Amino acid sequence: MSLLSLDKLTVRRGVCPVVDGVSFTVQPGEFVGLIGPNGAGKTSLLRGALGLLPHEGRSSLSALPAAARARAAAFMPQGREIAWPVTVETLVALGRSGQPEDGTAVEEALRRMALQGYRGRKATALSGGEQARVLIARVLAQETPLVLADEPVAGLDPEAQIRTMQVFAGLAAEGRSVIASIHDLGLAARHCSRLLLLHRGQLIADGTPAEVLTDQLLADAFGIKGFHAMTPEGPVFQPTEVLR
Ligand SMILES: Nc1ncnc2c1ncn2[C@@H]1O[C@H](COP(=O)(O)OP(=O)(O)OP(=O)(O)O)[C@@H](O)[C@H]1O
Repeated sequence: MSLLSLDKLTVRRGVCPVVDGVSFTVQPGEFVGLIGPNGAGKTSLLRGALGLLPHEGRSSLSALPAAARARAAAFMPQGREIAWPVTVETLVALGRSGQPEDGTAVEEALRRMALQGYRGRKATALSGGEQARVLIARVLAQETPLVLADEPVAGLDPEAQIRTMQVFAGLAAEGRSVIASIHDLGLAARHCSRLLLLHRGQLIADGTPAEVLTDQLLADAFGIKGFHAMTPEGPVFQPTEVLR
């Protein structure tokens, strides 16, 4: 059974569609990278799919009652503001709200994001990247079948970026699924099992990283050229040149 199904999802900001008739289905075990230039509609797509923005078309998630939706999917928004000076452990445990208390889930989330040493620190007194890791851990503590994350690795150092991508790939290997918007095409090529390429609100490519990061699609959507290589450790992709 699919974890998310969108059928002609359209989100308007004002009169213009910023997500324009997007359809796709996500199955258990997928790590989906949502890519596209600034303003392509990635955030609007994620928020529309969750029912946080008015939309036309159908999203299997937004169709659910709120409580069932919270059990089905966890969401990490783009905004990273942490308002309350609670400890890291308390903030991560908030991911369990409405679910039975489960110290193991919180502990596991702290471990996955290498935050055990931060558990007693005030979340508001952490750096931007550290706060982002705490917010990812809160999403992990929810233990939902699906995670939606809006630019989760933005602002993280290279170790935390790779760790986060590996954590998401690990969730997919366990049969859960992740959809993450991401600007770093190298990380997306290396860790995602599938990429969705949005351009001006439309889904213009959907496939493996090799199928999506083609010269033509990179030129059309991003106006760039890139370097590809297959190494024993996995695929490598590096944007190299602006074409326009
Ligand atoms: N509150 C708003 N009111 C009007 N237009 C908006 C609003 N928020 C976003 N938009 C427009 O909707 C379009 C899609 O924006 P969205 O934030 O979904 O793009 P994105 O792909 O997530 O971009 P980025 O990579 O820059 O985060 C853009 O053209 C943007 O200018």
